Amino acid sequence: MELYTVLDYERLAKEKLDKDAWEYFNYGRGRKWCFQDSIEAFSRYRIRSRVLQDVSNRCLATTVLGQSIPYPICISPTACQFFAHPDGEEATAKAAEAVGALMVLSCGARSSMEDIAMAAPGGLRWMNIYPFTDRQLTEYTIRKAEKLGFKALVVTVDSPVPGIHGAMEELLGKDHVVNHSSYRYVNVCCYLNCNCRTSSICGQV
Ligand SMILES: Cc1cc2nc3c(=O)[nH]c(=O)nc-3n(C[C@H](O)[C@H](O)[C@H](O)COP(=O)(O)O)c2cc1C
Repeated sequence: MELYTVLDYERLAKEKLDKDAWEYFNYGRGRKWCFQDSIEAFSRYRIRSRVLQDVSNRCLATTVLGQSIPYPICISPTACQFFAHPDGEEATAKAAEAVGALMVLSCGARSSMEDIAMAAPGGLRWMNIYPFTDRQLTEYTIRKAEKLGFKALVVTVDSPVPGIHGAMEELLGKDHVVNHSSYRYVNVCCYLNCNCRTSSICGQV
């Protein structure tokens, strides 16, 4: 199958992933308004064609926050990539490094920040963080990211409480989520030394 468009990737993902994983990655909270809006917004983008130009040397290189990238491809933070493949975020980091894309490591990743730095030492990486109710955890994560060569922080501020969504609970186990909901996000449970290794912060304190 040739892959050209986002739709091609979507079809392939649906074919390859098991049902739970597909539902998780294809999710939208609540009534999915934001999810739909996002698709519609992207569909309004047009590529401006410039004809009768010299196209023998094409260059898509650009910069993000002062870092050079060969083309504007960045991987947004996406939690629990091991649902899609056992190699999870480490595989994504290696792929990103190989093609020169920027990867943002979700703080809901199973792989630790160390795993990612080791898997793709030359890759451009940023760390995703939530302003946790536990300020020490926030500071700890920031310092560690800095030490491990993450060049920027992607701060997510629109999740004061978890959205209405069942798939995550089903996949990780309801008790697991409920027990740690005071930390707002399942991944942070690991900070509490539960040692489940479902997080990029897990067991590293
Ligand atoms: C399965 C899934 C997991 C995500 N995990 C995170 C996350 O851990 N942290 C975060 O800040 N955003 C997370 N997001 C949000 C994405 O990074 C992105 O901002 C959002 O999907 C909007 O971009 P889009 O319209 O291209 O999907 C997740 C999104 C999806 C679909």
